[in-house]
Amino acid sequence: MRIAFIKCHGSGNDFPLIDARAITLADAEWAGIARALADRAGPVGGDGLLLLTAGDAEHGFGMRMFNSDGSEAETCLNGLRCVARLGFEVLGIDRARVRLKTSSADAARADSVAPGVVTIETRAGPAGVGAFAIGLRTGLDAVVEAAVPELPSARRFTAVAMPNPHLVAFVEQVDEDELVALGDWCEARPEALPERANVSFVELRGADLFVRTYERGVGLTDSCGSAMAASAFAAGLTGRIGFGTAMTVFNRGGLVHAVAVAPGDGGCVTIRGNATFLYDAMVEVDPAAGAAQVPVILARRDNEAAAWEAAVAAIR
Ligand SMILES: N[C@@H](CCC[C@H](N)C(=O)O)C(=O)O
Repeated sequence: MRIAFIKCHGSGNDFPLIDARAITLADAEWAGIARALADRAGPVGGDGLLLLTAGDAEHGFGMRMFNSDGSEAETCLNGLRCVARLGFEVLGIDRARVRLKTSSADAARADSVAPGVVTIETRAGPAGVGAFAIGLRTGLDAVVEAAVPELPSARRFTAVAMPNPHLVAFVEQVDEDELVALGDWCEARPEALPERANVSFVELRGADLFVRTYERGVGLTDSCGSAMAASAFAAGLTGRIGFGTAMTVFNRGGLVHAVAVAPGDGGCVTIRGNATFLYDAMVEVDPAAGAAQVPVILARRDNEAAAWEAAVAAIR
């Protein structure tokens, strides 16, 4: 089948994005398309597949997100900014409540984070806290800055659901090999973590954060929006950055601005960041085979790509 898509990224987390409001496919077919289009070694490549889906009485539109291994995630907060931008453009609106797989989030156009950078603000939550929230089978009551004997790591972790599952550890300096080893362990669906988890190592940099994430169903990515939200929330839970305090969350792909609110005040996390469209294309894809041909590029959005590159260069 031939499908139109937009290649986009939020803070360097890149995705093919499909307006799927009028496309009916089985979940297994979308999973096949995700494996085909988000294969880093394939003709498009990405950290997952994003779908703009139809709205309902409560939501302007919906979002679905499939990881590059074909598994469907509860949310994707970098992706949400891109889906929201497309939803706003096709519907001619500036804000919306968005239906996610198991929850809802708010999205709105926002002041640009840098010149020429299309910017969207999202509010997601409430964040879930503790082992149960992320499906971690441990005898511990709470997992806030806690050593978890079931994990193959002596670090202290905070478990946060956005609502997708996150394990966050604050570290002096990110050790990527250690992060990948732990992420790979989670990917094997160990008895203690049957649903797997996104794992982040986080450095406190002054009043801001630097987050490196091994994403469930993907691997090490340049950026993960829900991990940045979970990390901002964990910074509040552990007293590193007070709830309600604006911070910048840096990552390999750039940055977002974030504010986490205390559980007693709603427990949501607001993120403001880019929603950059790189090009528009058509691709022939075989969902059953999980294979795609080289896409035909219909339009390039080089000015947007350059605006984001300039913004990132300014902070490096
Ligand atoms: N990159 C995403 C998260 C994508 C889903 C994640 N890998 C999961 O399986 O939970 C983001 O920006 O939030």
